[in-house]
Amino acid sequence: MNEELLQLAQRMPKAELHLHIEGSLEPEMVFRLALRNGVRLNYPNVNSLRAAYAFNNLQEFLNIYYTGMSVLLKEEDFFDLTWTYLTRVHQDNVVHVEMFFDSQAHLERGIPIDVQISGIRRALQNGKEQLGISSKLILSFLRHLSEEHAFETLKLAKPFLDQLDGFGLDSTEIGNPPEKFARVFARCRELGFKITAHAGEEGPPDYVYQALDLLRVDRIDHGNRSLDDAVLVHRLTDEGKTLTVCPLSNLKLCVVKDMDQHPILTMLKRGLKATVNSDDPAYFGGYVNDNYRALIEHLPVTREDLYQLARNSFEGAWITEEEKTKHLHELNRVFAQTDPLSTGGEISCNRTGKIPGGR
Ligand code: HPA
Ligand SMILES: [Zn+2]
Repeated sequence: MNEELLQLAQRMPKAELHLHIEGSLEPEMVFRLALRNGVRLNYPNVNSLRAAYAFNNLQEFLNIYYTGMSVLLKEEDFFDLTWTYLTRVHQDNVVHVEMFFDSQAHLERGIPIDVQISGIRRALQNGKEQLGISSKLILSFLRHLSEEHAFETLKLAKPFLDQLDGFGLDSTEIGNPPEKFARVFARCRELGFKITAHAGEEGPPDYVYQALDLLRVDRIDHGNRSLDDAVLVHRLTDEGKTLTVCPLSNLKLCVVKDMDQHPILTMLKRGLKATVNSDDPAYFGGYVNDNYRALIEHLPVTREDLYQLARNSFEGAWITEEEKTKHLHELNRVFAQTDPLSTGGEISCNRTGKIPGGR
């Protein structure tokens, strides 16, 4: 195992673009919030809850995930959840995050949308002021519910649209293709929002085509199954679409059999703009740097691959060109500083994609 690469992965600045904030709810916090809110849990203790985190597929995970979030009732619960995540990933040198929240799951439990958004937003504001982490907030529609339900949610979100940055699509993929939501995403686009959708996690390449053609997404979440279709890979590379890949999630949900079979390096070789993300870190065994570590431990990851992955995270973020340039400058600085062949020369702000140090 390469200690130097592990340190570099830890140290390099990065953006996380695929994070369900409810998926950062650690078992300890589930129990703390249950006590605070008087919620009865079906598990006697933290260890028994953690022991239940063994999944054969996406649906088995989702069943526990929706149960876990039942302790989130008040504005301060959403604040604590989000603030805890931000302080945790600050240690991983995450400098920008674009997070999902599953508004409909909370609405179904009777939690008003303003409670959800204001708790999350207050923590994001603190994250900017106290940790220097910038952020975007994405309301993700649940695809196992109807398009009508999504439209109703959009209506409820209307007074808070200035606090949202985009819309996503998650939950049970197979049997709930993107086409089911074509009209509601057309409306979101008309309103000027960015769009992303989970596609090709378990579902076929056709769902990725639908996300591109019918939802007109700005990026694809997961997208693993795109590799089954060479024409689709060309299309994604031609259009420069970012894929928000989640290695530990893929392992835990049996999307890949072993980490040494993870396709992320193949994605990079084929020119796909893959990024590394944690998805639901409390459930899948780690935060973003744990995902980098798993890749380094199991695949022949190079320094150039790390650079490309971090670079892709900024290129795929919904931030301004100036912000991208600033982040890439810092990324280049870290790589130049840690280049074993470098004599420590001038660091240019390169936007060419070439790794500083020149190898
Ligand atoms: O990985 C995921 N896939 C689909 N829906 C989800 N909701 C939380 N995590 C996920
Ligand atoms: Zn996800």
